[in-house]
Amino acid sequence: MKILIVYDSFFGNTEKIALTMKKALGRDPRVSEASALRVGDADPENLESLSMLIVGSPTRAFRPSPAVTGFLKRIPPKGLAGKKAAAFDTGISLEDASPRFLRIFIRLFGYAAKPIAAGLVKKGASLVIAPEGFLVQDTEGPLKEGETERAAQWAGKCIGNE
Ligand SMILES: Cc1cc2nc3c(=O)[nH]c(=O)nc-3n(C[C@H](O)[C@H](O)[C@H](O)COP(=O)(O)O)c2cc1C
Repeated sequence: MKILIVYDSFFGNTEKIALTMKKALGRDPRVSEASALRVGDADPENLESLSMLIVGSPTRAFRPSPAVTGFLKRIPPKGLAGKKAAAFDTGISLEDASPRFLRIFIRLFGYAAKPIAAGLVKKGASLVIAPEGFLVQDTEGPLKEGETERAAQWAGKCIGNE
């Protein structure tokens, strides 16, 4: 199984999650190759050899970053047909969001992983797991305690480990 993780990251938190996933996946004997690329280094038109594509983004104004949205858009129609996929984001928890009105918007508009998942499905992929979010303590991080461990577990679930 060849797996690529494509991610964006402004302050390094999403990168930390992506690299943790790569490490966890790379240890599994069923995975022949696990790699992680910053979204700017990934070619959306050259994904044929993959079994699974995992895409992650920091949540920015309730959406994926423009670079991640652009990457998904540039994948050719049906470019992910027959491929497995999963989506994740990083963001601030409802409880930690301030000012208070931001919580209302988060409730209404959510986080980046769902639209990423929708973008992957639109290009023909089948999701192996529900979109997942990982939490930072504040805008620039750090990640909340336990989130890298949770990321490793989630990556395991992507390939069928419980
Ligand atoms: C301009 C901007 C907009 C943001 N919008 C959201 C948001 O809508 N929801 C949220 O949970 N976090 C939001 N955040 C916090 C980011 O999600 C956080 O910076 C990100 O998870 C950090 O990941 P990174 O280090 O990989 O960039 C925003 C941060 C910035 C700077």
